[in-house]
Amino acid sequence: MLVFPNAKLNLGLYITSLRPDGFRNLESVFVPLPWCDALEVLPAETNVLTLSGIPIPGDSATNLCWRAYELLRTDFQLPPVQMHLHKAVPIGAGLGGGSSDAAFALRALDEVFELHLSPERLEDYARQLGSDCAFFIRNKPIFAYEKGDVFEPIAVSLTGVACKVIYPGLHISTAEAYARVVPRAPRHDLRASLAQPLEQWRDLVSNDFEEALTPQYPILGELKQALYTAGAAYASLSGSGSAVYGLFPDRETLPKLLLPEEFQVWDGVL
Ligand SMILES: C[C@](O)(CO)[C@H](O)COP(=O)(O)OP(=O)(O)OC[C@H]1O[C@@H](n2ccc(N)nc2=O)[C@H](O)[C@@H]1O
Ligand SMILES: Nc1ncnc2c1ncn2[C@@H]1O[C@H](COP(=O)(O)OP(=O)(O)OP(=O)(O)O)[C@@H](O)[C@H]1O
Repeated sequence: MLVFPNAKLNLGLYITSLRPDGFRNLESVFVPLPWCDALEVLPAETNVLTLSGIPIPGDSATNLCWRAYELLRTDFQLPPVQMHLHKAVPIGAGLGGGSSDAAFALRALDEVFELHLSPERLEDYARQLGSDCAFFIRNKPIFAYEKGDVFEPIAVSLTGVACKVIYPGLHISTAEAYARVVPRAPRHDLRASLAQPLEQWRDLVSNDFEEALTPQYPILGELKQALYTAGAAYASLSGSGSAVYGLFPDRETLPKLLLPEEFQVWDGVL
């Protein structure tokens, strides 16, 4: 079975309090971004995970696809599996690429081995692999809170909106990024703000990581400004960075930006 684990964008992100388990409570809206890896999952004689594309730090045993298989194996007698992951979504980008691989691996293993797990059970497994993972089980725009793994429906839709995502080649560790933020109450009500027209989000919707990370990584602020100068209706850091995205009314308004060769760019219509 071949699947295409996609990335995500965060529309607003407020880090509201420190939790007793050391994690932070947050509020954010997640939306799928069609920048994808490719993952093949097949029953096999012996276990094997092969990799291509962007190199992933760590060995195969720590890869989130493998960890998804090991996790299901604690509850089910699974036959050996052959997986191949082609990595295209940048790592340490705040785009949730690794989390998506983990969730898509759970979904594919469920289908290949006919486990008939409900979305709720798949989300329970996904939560054990990382805070971002559960979103990718249903993979629909959603309001997320607590660790970012508890959800409520939201009506926001970016269908037809054009988007440019720029990864400036900086790998920002999620744990280090969180350590730089002092939790506080949300600046605005996120759900009410996202119900306003896109052009108003600039004044209403923010990501707490930006203020904490921009002094150390000025390129994040420069990219956001460049996107606004090029006509973005809204621009922001995604998650804990370092990817910065701009939203534009339609494909015709997507700008061509002159960027250093080592930057990776995705653009298209959502
Ligand atoms: C920044 C976001 O991408 C926003 O969607 C996510 O919160 C990150 O989720 P993730 O990469 O799946 O993160 P995890 O693998 O669960 O956690 C990595 C590290 O980030 C910190 N962390 C993560 C999530 C959270 N709600 N509070 C935290 O403090 C913890 O130090 C944790 O050790
Ligand atoms: N399949 C995988 N793809 C990417 N990273 C993986 C994978 N498996 C394990 N990892 C580990 O997870 C770490 C970061 O993963 P990920 O790509 O989700 O980070 P990110 O893009 O910053 O997303 P976010 O912080 O939003 O979850 C990497 O440093 C890597 O060591």
